Amino acid sequence: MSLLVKICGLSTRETLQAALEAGADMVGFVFFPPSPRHLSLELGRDLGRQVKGRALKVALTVDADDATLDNIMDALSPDIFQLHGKESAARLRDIKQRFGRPVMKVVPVEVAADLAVLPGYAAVADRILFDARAPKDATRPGGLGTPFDWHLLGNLELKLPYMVSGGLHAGNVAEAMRVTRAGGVDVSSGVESAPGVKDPEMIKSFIRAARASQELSVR
Ligand SMILES: O=C(O)c1ccccc1NCC(=O)[C@H](O)[C@H](O)COP(=O)(O)O
Repeated sequence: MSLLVKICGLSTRETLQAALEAGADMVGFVFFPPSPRHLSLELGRDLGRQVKGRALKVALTVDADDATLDNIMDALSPDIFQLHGKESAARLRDIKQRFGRPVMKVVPVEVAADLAVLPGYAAVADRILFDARAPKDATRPGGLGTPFDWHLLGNLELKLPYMVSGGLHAGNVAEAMRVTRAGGVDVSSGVESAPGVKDPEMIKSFIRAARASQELSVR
């Protein structure tokens, strides 16, 4: 199965174009006001139109209510909802039923015990994204540029497709893929020149490094 590469937190036409031209499989749009990557619904609508089916549109929310998700659905029509908050398995089921779109549940990882939530989510979610658990005083639950111990996923037996994120960049994505055996990788800070400022060359380098590592692993 080919590797999925997600570039998250895109917020300009230029950098979205760079991600699409570099071959990103998923483009992530953040709808979480405290984030430096937060999009208005109008900008989300505009960027969503630009994608034109060249990648999967991922709407990223944190414990959003139905009204918020309705507005995002109307503006972006995401291919996937990425749920990055404390959403329960029952909430995932509600969202899947309400919008008829796949959901990717984020599982924050710091210690092995964090994986205990997997069976509950795996029964409902379409995909899992493992991300570094944010510090207690963080202003947001993700997009912090810090990795977790990938070896915590070393013995993972998960039937669901999963991705790895948290502090990835062109220099460590191959190792993250080797250790976690993830079918996808996701990056935000590691392709930015400053918080929320995506860098086209860093995006290209990340995707090139991920694809090169995938080539090596299938030989
Ligand atoms: O990116 C954000 O600002 C953000 C805000 C609130 C919740 C999640 C957020 N990002 C989620 C992502 O999918 C990031 O790509 C993931 O956490 C990895 O981020 P990074 O460590 O910066 O590569």
